[in-house]
Amino acid sequence: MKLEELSSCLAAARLYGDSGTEITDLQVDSRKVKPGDLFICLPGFTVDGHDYAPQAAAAGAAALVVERRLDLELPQIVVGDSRFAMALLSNVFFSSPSSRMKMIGVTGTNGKTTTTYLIERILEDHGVKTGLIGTIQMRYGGVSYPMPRTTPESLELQRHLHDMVTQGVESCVMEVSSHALEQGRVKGTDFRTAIFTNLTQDHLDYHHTMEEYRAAKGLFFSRLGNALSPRKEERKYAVLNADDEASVYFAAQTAAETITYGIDSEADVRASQISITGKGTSFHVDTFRGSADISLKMVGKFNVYNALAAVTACLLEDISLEDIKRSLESVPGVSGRVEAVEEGQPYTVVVDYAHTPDGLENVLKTVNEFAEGKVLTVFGCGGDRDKTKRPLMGKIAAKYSDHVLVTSDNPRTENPDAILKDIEAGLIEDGVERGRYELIVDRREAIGKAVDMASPGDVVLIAGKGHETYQLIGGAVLDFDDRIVAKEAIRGRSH
Ligand SMILES: CC(=O)N[C@H]1[C@@H](OP(=O)(O)OP(=O)(O)OC[C@H]2O[C@@H](n3ccc(=O)[nH]c3=O)[C@H](O)[C@@H]2O)O[C@H](CO)[C@@H](O)[C@@H]1O[C@H](C)C(=O)N[C@@H](C)C(=O)N[C@H](CCC(=O)O)C(=O)O
Ligand SMILES: Nc1ncnc2c1ncn2[C@@H]1O[C@H](COP(=O)(O)OP(=O)(O)OP(=O)(O)O)[C@@H](O)[C@H]1O
Ligand SMILES: N[C@H](CCC[C@H](N)C(=O)O)C(=O)O
Ligand SMILES: [Mg+2]
Repeated sequence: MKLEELSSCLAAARLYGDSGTEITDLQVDSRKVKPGDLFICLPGFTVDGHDYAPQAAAAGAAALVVERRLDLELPQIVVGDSRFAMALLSNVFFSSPSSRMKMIGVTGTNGKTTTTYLIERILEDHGVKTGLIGTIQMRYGGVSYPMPRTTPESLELQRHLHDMVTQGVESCVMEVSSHALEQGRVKGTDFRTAIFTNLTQDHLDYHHTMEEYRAAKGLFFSRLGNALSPRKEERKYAVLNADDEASVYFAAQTAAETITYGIDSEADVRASQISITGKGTSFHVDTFRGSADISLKMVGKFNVYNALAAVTACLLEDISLEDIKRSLESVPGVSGRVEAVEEGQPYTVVVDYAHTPDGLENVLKTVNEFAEGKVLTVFGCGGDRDKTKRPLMGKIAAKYSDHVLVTSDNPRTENPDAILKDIEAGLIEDGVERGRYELIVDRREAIGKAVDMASPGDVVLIAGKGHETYQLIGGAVLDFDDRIVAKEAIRGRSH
């Protein structure tokens, strides 16, 4: 594609140099540049991509996207914000792939991965070739790609959406994180349906206040229908959780049709008669396309919300409630979400991805419903992430557990002991006796201790890492899978 054609999607961009330059690919990392590429200089959070333009030029870059003109003999597109420009350029370069599929996006603090998995299953069962993008993986066409983040950078996103279209994928369901919205990673992506799960505290290191965090999520709804879409006539839907007060704010922001789901409040899709056991969850649902009784294999009231979001989005895809019910009932669960570790032991061990105060409270309420004995909780908080959630999670863990083992969860560049102390501050503030909790920095040791303490009928909850197969300590990525470590602990138990 010619540089001129590419840059024409940016009305205010200034193009210097030969506008007829042929661009063969786009890159944001100088280390990946090949001859003919357009190198986009991003002013990063840690380093400035503009500083790597000479390396990109040396590697054969044909042109640059910059926020300030650089002293280099290369054509340059000067833009106000290169991250936002990248999203629009990538969309054009890859021929607006999102407008050639039905895009369903899910945002919210908790439940995004679970909801996308449910929707993927329903669509696939209905014969719709579906792509999935989110925390655990990106998968389409029978191939799974590892994901370093929940929502890819716009360039990577558009590249994969383009591949999906090429492979005949008809629908793509993806998680849209607040970081992604704020950084414009999905700008230019044409969503048909935008789903909101819930808004509770997380990521205040990045968004600073709950208002800013809500505003970032709001971008998903305010932009809905504004993307560069050749399908202007297509209807757009905002699927909102009526039981979460932030939905009122999102409904006011969107030009799309609003459809609600909920349990406690009036809603277009509403669940009642919820029954939760250790084996699953059943409920009755009334919708704008009939009613049904659904039995999920997944436990927890929060999974009723995830299922309702999936029901609503799939009814809007004209799939019958009967077919949706059949698919939902067949889902065994999502990797690392309330996943039982079974080694034939007389006590229950559950691995879960709860890593926010609300997520932890929900999963603890759920395990308390089926625990016959004590609840022993192993958890930690990530380093280089929201510090204010640490004492809150400590308080919640103590409130709903008989014994708490505070440990490490990806300390990253922080001192692991200091993170444990931040969590302990919440326990001390609530006057939790020292005998009811312990700080064990080594996660393997903490899991081993919890398993050793369990008596028949007890539940050991290991929260925070779910499907993760690593522990991030300093700059190192160490192999670590809670499920494997728990199995080893159960098998190796001393009594
Ligand atoms: C805060 C944040 O989102 N940071 C993202 C951002 O990093 P950055 O701006 O700091 O990048 P940088 O390292 O400063 O580099 C700037 C530029 O120089 C370039 N560079 C750098 C070195 C070099 O030799 N050559 C070169 O060209 C880089 O490719 C980049 O284009 O851009 C990077 C490249 O796209 C991302 O990998 C990185 O995500 C980091 C790893 C991250 O941890 N993000 C988390 C917070 C995140 O996004 N999480 C959300 C939410 C999760 C949830 O659902 O809860 C997610 O969507 O995953
Ligand atoms: N609807 C929900 N409401 C509250 N908590 C939930 C909900 N769904 C799941 N959870 C809890 O949150 C954890 C994470 O769930 P899930 O992975 O589906 O969320 P996510 O939004 O994708 O998370 P992330 O932000 O890390 O991508 C689960 O393990 C569970 O404990
Ligand atoms: N998407 C979340 C995942 C947190 C998972 C937890 N294990 C941690 O590392 O804090 C984040 O990047 O904040
Ligand atoms: Mg997720």
